[in-house]
Amino acid sequence: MLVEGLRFGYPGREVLAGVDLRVEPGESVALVGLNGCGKSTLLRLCAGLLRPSAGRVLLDGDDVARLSRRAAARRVALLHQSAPPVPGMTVRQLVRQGRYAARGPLGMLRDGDDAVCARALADVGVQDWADRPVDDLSGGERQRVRLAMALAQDTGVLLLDEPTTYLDLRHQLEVMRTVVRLREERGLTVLMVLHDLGHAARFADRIVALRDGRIAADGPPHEVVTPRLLAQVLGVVGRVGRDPEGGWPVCYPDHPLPSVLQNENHIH
Ligand SMILES: Nc1ncnc2c1ncn2[C@@H]1O[C@H](COP(=O)(O)OP(=O)(O)OP(=O)(O)O)[C@@H](O)[C@H]1O
Repeated sequence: MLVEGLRFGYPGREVLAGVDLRVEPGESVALVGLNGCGKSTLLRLCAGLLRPSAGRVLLDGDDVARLSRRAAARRVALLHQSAPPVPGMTVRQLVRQGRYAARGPLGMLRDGDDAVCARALADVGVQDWADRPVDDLSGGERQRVRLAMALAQDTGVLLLDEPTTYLDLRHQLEVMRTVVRLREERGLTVLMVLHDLGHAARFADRIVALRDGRIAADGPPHEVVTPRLLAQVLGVVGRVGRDPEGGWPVCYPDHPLPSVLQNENHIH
């Protein structure tokens, strides 16, 4: 996936001011940055759900903004931060919605759709809930079902917007390990928004930090995760160490940096 010179704004508010990013096939990239810096907006542009004011997102050489919704959804799946509740729908029915892009013109499910859905439910370990109404699930349970729905799209590119939101620590680790496993087993390309820099440092191949509508840092975790990144991109003062066994960077955030100081720093 190639993002070239991407610019986007909502009325009266510029959000992305020229983003360039290449995610190689089979690579997993964590996107980090302060609330409101444009991470979700970037994912929505990558999924073809928003149109850029300039620049483009190429999927296998094709501009995603020029693909139909259905064609885009065959190539890229987006796990939203929140999805509107659908009263009365069961988990299985919701996950089957993930197959809409693969359906025929009359909306008929094709051979194999049930198998893909069953696999998606099993991938996130929610197969036993297939007949439960989604309304009855807890926030964390619903989040895992949403991930299954995105996996049911069976795309090569997976965009995850805060996939561990609402999850307890155990399930955060399960989801992150599932993402790593799927990337390894199926060669998925993953771009995920993570607020937990610890997860980003441990589970992603690369970390990309957004600030002021541009990419402020981009590289492997051991290069990018530094006290400078904590201060200039995430607005906190802290230390960075190493996991004694795994070697990945571990952050020890201490206190928020006064925003006036953060604004004085420039990472470029
Ligand atoms: N539909 C919208 N209309 C107008 N402004 C919007 C809309 N959606 C988002 N914004 C604004 O655009 C900016 C970027 O929002 P976005 O959701 O991409 O940020 P984010 O980095 O994902 O934030 P968070 O970490 O809080 O999820 C924010 O200032 C937000 O208020």
